[in-house]
Amino acid sequence: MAMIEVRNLKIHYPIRSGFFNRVTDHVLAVDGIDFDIEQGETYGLIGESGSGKSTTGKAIVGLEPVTSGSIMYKGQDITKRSVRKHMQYNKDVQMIFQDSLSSLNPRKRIEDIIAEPIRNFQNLTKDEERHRVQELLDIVGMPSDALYKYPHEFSGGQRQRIGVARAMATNPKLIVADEPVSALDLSVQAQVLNFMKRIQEEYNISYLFISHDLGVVKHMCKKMAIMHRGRFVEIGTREDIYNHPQHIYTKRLLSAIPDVNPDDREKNKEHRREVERIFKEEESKYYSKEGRVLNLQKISDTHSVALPDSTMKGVHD
Ligand SMILES: Nc1ncnc2c1ncn2[C@@H]1O[C@H](COP(=O)(O)OP(=O)(O)OP(=O)(O)O)[C@@H](O)[C@H]1O
Repeated sequence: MAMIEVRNLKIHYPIRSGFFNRVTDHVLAVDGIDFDIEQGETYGLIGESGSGKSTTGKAIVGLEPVTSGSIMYKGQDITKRSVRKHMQYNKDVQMIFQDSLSSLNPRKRIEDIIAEPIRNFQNLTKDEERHRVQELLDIVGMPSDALYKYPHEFSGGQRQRIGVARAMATNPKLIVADEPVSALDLSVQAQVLNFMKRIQEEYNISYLFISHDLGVVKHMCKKMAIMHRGRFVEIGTREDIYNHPQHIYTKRLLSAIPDVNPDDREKNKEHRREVERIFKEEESKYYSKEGRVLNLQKISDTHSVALPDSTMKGVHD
């Protein structure tokens, strides 16, 4: 049994309009997705802005009510508030955000920011609490005098570390990381990712890693889902997605990975234009008349793709 099992999850928001403010339609932010997160592994959720990634992440930490479907944790459906409360689910599952400056309270000192989740779940003396906060700062590689400072006194990369220290405070089993490095410079991104990997190995933490950038998640995730319009267009292992992508949307995201090597830039620009042309030409085949992503079809044990039936014949993985 996987640690988290998401089944046919749907999150729809009503759109109200007209004089009577009636519900006239729905935004299908998440529209029927299934995936598992294994203990100690990183699952990647990748897609453009508006594809439903954050909504999915928030539902997993219990911050977003779901329309239907289930999220199973230790055999219980945590979409129900009473179950979350009973299991102390918020202790086991934490979230870190992209913008640490707005997610860390600017008026609180680092000591209080990191201690907050501890206070919610443990009854420690002042000394024990300070000791634990110092230990957490140490885990994320921050000096202990950080205790007395405020968030604005740190760089973006340091603030992300503080965000991780706070998330680690309750010894969580799963951390939902929503674009944790998108606001950082490339060199700092690598540092934060490496250190997230290191604490994962040390503490056997699982991550749900949310990103719009397939370049960033490449070395973080063994398994991943590519999300578009609230559904999955393709799921697979790192090898499946990066070396054998099948859906045109995945191919387009792959071609958008920024070039590290300046020599390849011209060639890749050309490749991007070609992928974009094919995307425009073939898009309608890969979506229903209403623009909905087609159902996933299994093409190997690990790899499923939302392909039109006619394309299936030529696929050998
Ligand atoms: N509370 C809400 N009410 C109505 N619509 C919403 C609400 N929250 C999200 N949406 C819509 O649901 C869709 C998915 O949003 P979501 O934030 O999950 O996407 P995302 O892939 O995480 O994008 P981003 O990276 O920009 O956050 C979007 O169309 C968004 O406008």
